[in-house]
Amino acid sequence: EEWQDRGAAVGVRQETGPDGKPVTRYIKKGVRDFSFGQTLGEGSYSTVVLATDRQTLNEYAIKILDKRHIIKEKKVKYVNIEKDTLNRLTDHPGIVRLYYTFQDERSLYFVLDLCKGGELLGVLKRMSTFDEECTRFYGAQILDTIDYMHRRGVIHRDLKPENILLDDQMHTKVTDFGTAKILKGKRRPDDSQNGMPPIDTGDVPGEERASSFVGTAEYVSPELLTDKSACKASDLWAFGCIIFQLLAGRPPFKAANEYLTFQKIVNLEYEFPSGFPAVGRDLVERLLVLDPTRRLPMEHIKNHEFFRGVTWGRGLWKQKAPRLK
Ligand SMILES: Nc1ncnc2c1ncn2[C@@H]1O[C@H](COP(=O)(O)OP(=O)(O)OP(=O)(O)O)[C@@H](O)[C@H]1O
Ligand SMILES: O=C(O)[C@@H]1CCC(=O)N(CCc2ccc(Cl)cc2)[C@H]1c1ccccc1Cl
Repeated sequence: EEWQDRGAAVGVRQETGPDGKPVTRYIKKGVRDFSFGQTLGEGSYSTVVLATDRQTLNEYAIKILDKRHIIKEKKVKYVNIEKDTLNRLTDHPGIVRLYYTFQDERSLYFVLDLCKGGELLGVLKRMSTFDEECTRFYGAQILDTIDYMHRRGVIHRDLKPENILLDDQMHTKVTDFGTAKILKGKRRPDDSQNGMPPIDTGDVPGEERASSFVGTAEYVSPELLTDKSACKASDLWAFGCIIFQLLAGRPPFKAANEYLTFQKIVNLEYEFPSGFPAVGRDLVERLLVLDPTRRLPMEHIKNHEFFRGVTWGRGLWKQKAPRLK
């Protein structure tokens, strides 16, 4: 009873131990350890508030979920999925980091990286379109992050410019993992001897496809609409839509309502605006392919002419973001 009043609770923090394996640290973090500031935004089941850790003065975004509302809306499953996927994706600069979770009698709290740059969608709307250099930089960061997620056996399933946030260096941070899918796939005989994490190829037959409908109309893949299942390539379809949208200023499939949008997707009905760069067009045409098995695979996308000159891996994240013009 006593701890509930103080709002102090055991905060769980996932870290990578000295042996490279994930270790769970139990840190007593609670509401009292933070001073809460302005509201950064509202979701359907959440409020995100700016908060400062009283001890370290570090700033965070704390996502607060009302338990009664979550239960009423039957979203408990999503809360657990978001926590489990974020706890699995702890070691990449392109993912919004989850530092602690705690609760009090009324709410659940997720202490997250603060993304002061807001949503990529907002920046795109202000710019109307990105030039090739900016699209290459932001596209490369998003792709590097998708590659990391997939290697860790996670399919995001709802990638879109609203779910790509920007930090104070204008580097991307993917968020919103409540509708992600964790592939159980068995571990391949891993090459962890050389320190590489075991790659989860999701190669258990049938396991690499996930069912249960999710996603946002404009970015939903055709396979999700035709046989209700998503796979890693579904995230690459969404990636193709995002590259198109950065260069064109609008998503490829957009109609008056969701049903008409879905029709355009399954019929691959979209047009490039005049002036769309040819190299970008070639990349998009190899991603927006109806058959997921014929979509350009990750390594080929990285080697595509559009990304010529990009240094993949950690170097990509040390670069200064190009000035948006
Ligand atoms: N880490 C963060 N840093 C800064 N702002 C954030 C952060 N996470 C979310 N926000 C902002 O807070 C708002 C609510 O985000 P949240 O993830 O709670 O809901 P949502 O996913 O946007 O909405 P819904 O749950 O309906 O999909 C969003 O507009 C988002 O831009
Ligand atoms: O899984 C965990 O880390 C703990 C385990 C102990 C616990 O009680 N919770 C909260 C479980 C829960 C989930 C949803 C609602 Cl609406 C209410 C309680 C979990 C929790 C605590 C804080 C934030 C999120 C979650 Cl899922």
